[in-house]
Amino acid sequence: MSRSLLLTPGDPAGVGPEIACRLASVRPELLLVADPGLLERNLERLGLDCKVLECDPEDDSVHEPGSIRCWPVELARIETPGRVDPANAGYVLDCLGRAADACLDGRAAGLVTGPLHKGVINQAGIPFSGHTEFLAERAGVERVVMMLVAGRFRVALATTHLPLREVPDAIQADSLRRTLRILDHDLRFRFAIERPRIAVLGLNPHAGEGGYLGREEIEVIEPVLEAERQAGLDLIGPLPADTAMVPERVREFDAVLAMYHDQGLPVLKYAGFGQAVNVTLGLPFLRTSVDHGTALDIAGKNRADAGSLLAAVDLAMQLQSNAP
Ligand SMILES: NC(=O)C1=CN([C@@H]2O[C@H](COP(=O)(O)OP(=O)(O)OC[C@H]3O[C@@H](n4cnc5c(N)ncnc54)[C@H](O)[C@@H]3O)[C@@H](O)[C@H]2O)C=CC1
Ligand SMILES: NCC(=O)COP(=O)(O)O
Repeated sequence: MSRSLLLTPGDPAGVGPEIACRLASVRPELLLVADPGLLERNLERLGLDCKVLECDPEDDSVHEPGSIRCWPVELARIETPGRVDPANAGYVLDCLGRAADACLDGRAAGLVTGPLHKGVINQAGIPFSGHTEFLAERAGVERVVMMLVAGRFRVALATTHLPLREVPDAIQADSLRRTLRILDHDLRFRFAIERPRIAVLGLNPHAGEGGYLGREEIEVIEPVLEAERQAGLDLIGPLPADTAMVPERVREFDAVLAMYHDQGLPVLKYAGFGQAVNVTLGLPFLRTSVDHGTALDIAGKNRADAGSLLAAVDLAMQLQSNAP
């Protein structure tokens, strides 16, 4: 049997465990990193007649029909669907940390993550911004890039989970240059795009309107784009963000680089919510994730759509087969 694709279901009170169970029951390549009892309770709620088989990434036992495979990690407290509990924050990060380590040392083929709740982890006293930042730190990588993918529409971010007030100061020449290099590299070598055409958005309305609505485009973004074009990257911009992603135009690009989270992601999610995938570029291993959060309002009600998780698993398999 080939190395497993690990799946961390995320917060035990969210929709992650139920969509993970639904998918793992039909996708034998998945090894869930989770509490076995949590999975059994979800299988029962879903009415799925499926056993939970405990194993670890080194275990090459063949998947048994009618079962899901679980690398066990113990919950601190039994979950209540829809109600996040700070007592389980350590469990969520333990699942993620173990999975990342198994990818880093080659025991696993890659990682697909379900949704966790950033707020409750901080509430537990653990500073936490997101999977992206956590995995970068665990891997010892200074810079990674978050990119969401909906079919051929791809939106990457120059900054990730930052208060809006801090965004302009975070857009510096060196970080922007490194973001562009990672994006270009991973589009070529993970996504097999020969010469990626990347549209870069401005930060200010109308990309600064020639300096009358902000100077970041003139002082930071344009000089970086010019230097990177000289280095061989195919870059367009800085473009006004309000018109760069209209459907006819966005088809010309292999990816759009937005300057901040809520500049790029609402457009991508409007186009593909429920089917889109979050990919971390620049990591030494493959990581994809769902496009949605914990959806506490519908957790435990068997109403969650597993479309984005399925797309995340499929994309991980595709990227794995593209690897040189
Ligand atoms: N990959 C991850 O770990 C992500 C985690 N989050 C976290 O999730 C928490 C809640 O975030 P929200 O902004 O409320 O977004 P959310 O995505 O959890 O919910 C927004 C709306 O979409 C619906 N929805 C979400 N996923 C669905 C699914 N699979 N099927 C059907 N309907 C679905 C929800 O019911 C809700 O009405 C936050 O703590 C946030 O940080 C948010 C995005 C990604
Ligand atoms: N909006 C995307 C998001 O919040 C997911 O972030 P991450 O947990 O994958 O870093």
